[in-house]
Amino acid sequence: MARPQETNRRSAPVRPPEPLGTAVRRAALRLLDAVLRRGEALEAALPGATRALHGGPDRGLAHAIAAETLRRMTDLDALIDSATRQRLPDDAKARSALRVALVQVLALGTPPHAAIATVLPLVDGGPRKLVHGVFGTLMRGGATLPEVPVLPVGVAERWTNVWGVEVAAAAARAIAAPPPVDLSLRDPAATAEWADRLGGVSLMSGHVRLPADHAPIPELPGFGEGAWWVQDIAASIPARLLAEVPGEVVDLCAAPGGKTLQLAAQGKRVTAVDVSESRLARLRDNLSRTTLAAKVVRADALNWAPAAPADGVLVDAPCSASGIFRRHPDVLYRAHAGIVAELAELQARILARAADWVKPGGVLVYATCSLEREEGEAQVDAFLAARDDYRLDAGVADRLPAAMRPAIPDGHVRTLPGIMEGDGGMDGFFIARLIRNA
Ligand SMILES: C[S@@+](CC[C@H](N)C(=O)[O-])C[C@H]1O[C@@H](n2cnc3c(N)ncnc32)[C@H](O)[C@@H]1O
Repeated sequence: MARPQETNRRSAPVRPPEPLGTAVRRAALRLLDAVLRRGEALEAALPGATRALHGGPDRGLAHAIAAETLRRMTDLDALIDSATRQRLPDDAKARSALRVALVQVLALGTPPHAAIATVLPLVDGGPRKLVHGVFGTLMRGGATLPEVPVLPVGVAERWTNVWGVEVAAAAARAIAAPPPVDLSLRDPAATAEWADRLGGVSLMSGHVRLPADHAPIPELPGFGEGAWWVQDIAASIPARLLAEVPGEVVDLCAAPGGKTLQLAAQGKRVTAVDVSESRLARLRDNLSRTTLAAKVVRADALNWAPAAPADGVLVDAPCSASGIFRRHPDVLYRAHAGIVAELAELQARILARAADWVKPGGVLVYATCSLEREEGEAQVDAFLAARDDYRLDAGVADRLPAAMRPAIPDGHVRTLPGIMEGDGGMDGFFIARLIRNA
C-alpha cells in the first residue's frame, strides 16, 4: 500500500494556504454581487454570503466592507478608472476586487499589504497582475477619498431634479458615515432620565439619540428590561400622529414592529398585521422584551380585513426604502424607477383597502421611508382625488416639535436629507395624517 506522502506527491500541487482574512473578503465580494447584480438587499443577502464564516466579528467585518464600498463606490471607481488604460467593465471581477481592497485602506484603516494580500486570492487564475498593479499605482500616488462622497450619478440626478441641489448635496454628506442610533422609549415621561443614563441627547419627548461611542445595544442599560427599542426619529413620527386616537388601532405592514410598540405603549389595543412570518417573529420578540401587548396577525393586506372598523389605521407601506440610504446604502443601487413604479401600485392598492377599515371621524396615517414622490406626495394626492370621504389633516405641525416645521411643507410630513443635519439628521420619510369624515 502506498504511503500517504507518496500519494500526495503524485496528486495535484498543494496550494499554499490563503492569507488569514481572505474568507471575509470573499464574503464581502459575494455581498456586493448580491446587491449589484441580483438586486438583493444587503441585509437579506448576509446569511447566505457569510455562511462560510465563523463568528459574528467576521460577519460584521464582511458587512462593513460591503456597506462602506457601497457608500464610496462612485469615488472608488473614479480612482480605479484613473489608473487603468482601458476602462474595466462595471461587473469585472478585477473592479470588484479593487473596490474591496481600496475601501479597506482608504476608509476602514486596513494596512495596504493586508488589504491586497487578502484580495489577490479572490482573482486567482484571473487578472491578478492587473489588480496588483492598479492597487500599487494608486497607493504610491497617495490616493485618498473625498471627505464628502459623490452619489451614484442616477441618484444624484433624480434627487436634484425632485428636491433640488441643496438636498442632493446634504444626501451626499449623509452617506459619509453611518448615522447615529436613535431609541424610542416605552415611557416618554422618563425621557430626561434615559437620555442621562445612556449619555445621549433627546430631540423629542420619547426619543434618545445615542452617543457615537455607545456600547453594543444589548449591553446598554434598559435593553433587557425593554425600556426602549431602536428606531430612527423620523420612523417614530407616524405613530406619534395617532397619539390622540383612542381605542382600537390596526398597524398594517407592522413588522418588525417599531410602530406597533409605540402604539401599544400609548395604551391602544393594537392589531399588528404583516405578510412576512420571519419579520413577525422579530415583532413578537420585540413585544416580549418590552412586555407590551398586541394582537399579531399574519396576513396579506390585499385579502385580509378587520372584523370591525378601527379608530385608527397606520399603513407603513412596503416601499423602495430610498429614504434609509444612510443605514442601508444598498438602496442607492436598488431603488430604480421600475421598482418604485411597481411598489407605488402595491401601495395604492393597500391604501385603498385600509381606508375602508377606518371608522367615520377616525384617522388613517400613511407612511413610507422613501424619497420618491411616487411613493409619497403623488400617492396621497391620487388617494384624496379618489376619496371624498377623506381630508388631509392640516394641523399636523401642531402635533410635532417646532424643530420639525421645515419638514411639514403642505400639511404632510416630508423629512429630507439636511433636516436637523447639525444634530445628526434623520431618515427620509413621507407621512400623511388623513381624517375620515364623521
Ligand atoms: C416598511 S416595512 C414595515 C416596518 C414596520 N412598520 C416597523 O415600524 O417596524 C413594510 C412591511 O410591509 C410588509 N408587507 C409587504 N407587503 C405586504 C402585504 N401585501 N400585506 C401585509 N404586509 C406586507 C413587509 O413584510 C414589511 O414588514
